[in-house]
Amino acid sequence: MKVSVVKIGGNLIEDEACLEKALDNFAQLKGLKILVHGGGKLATQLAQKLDIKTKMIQGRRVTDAETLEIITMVYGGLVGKTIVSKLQAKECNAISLSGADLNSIQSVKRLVKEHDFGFVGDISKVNTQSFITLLKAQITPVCCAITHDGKGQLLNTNADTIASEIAIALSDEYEVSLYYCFEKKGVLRSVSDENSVIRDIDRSSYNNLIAQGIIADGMLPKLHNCFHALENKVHHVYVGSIDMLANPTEVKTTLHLNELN
Ligand SMILES: Nc1ncnc2c1ncn2[C@@H]1O[C@H](COP(=O)(O)OP(=O)(O)O)[C@@H](O)[C@H]1O
Ligand SMILES: CC(=O)N[C@@H](CCC(=O)OP(=O)(O)O)C(=O)O
Repeated sequence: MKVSVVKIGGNLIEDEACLEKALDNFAQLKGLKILVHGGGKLATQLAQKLDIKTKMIQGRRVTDAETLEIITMVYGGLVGKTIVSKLQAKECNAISLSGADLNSIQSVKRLVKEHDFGFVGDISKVNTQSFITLLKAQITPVCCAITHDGKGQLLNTNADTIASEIAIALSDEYEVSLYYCFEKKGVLRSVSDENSVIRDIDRSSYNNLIAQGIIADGMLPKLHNCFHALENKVHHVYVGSIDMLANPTEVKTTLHLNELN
């Protein structure tokens, strides 16, 4: 059996028309599916309104106690529930979850010498059974970027990582395709040129693109997660626009575990 794991990024979510189209395409996807959403931009906006400073290190949000409250309100509340209500309107029966719900994703607080990330979690266990139970009941899980440590503490976890770890966990049971949807048509050779999509990337071209500085910023953790997924039995991994969900021939980037010649 096949499962699609689809991640939609913060820039798409912030734009009402883009979100609507993304959810249209997602709702129309055939078969079993899981949606993972970010929302980093909206969290930054709310923090600004509340006069709370946002600090990012290596693309990760430094999450102090106040920031944890903000991300819980934004990811676990506003974004997740908005998405579910829109999916219900499209006849997709969905439920929004944090990692604490159904104990679906546990993590451990990140402790690194160099930086204090605060309440940021690295995933330790995806509870595959929680997802299988929902999928078998024809319920579509909608997952946000929040995990828990099993001792009562919520932790902030990058949404790209949540998507790849769910995809990996389900790969023991299903043939999984992982789609990273964002506001561009794929990995671009030049970020300012929408038509410069690199259609195929394997390990060696990935390393070259990093060395050349073409893969940078948010693309670094995204592509790291892509290869991590492929190395752990995820069947297909794509990076592209929401159009790739509706049209299999849409221009996008396909990631490859084996070297292309
Ligand atoms: N080679 C590249 N191709 C496409 N985008 C790139 C590239 N290098 C850097 N980027 C930047 O990465 C951003 C996407 O990363 P991020 O914001 O983390 O994604 P998401 O919206 O999925 O969370 C793009 O908006 C773009 O500005
Ligand atoms: C630890 C960490 O950085 N978590 C991310 C989770 C949200 C996310 O990944 O959202 P996008 O996909 O929209 O970027 C954050 O708070 O920004």
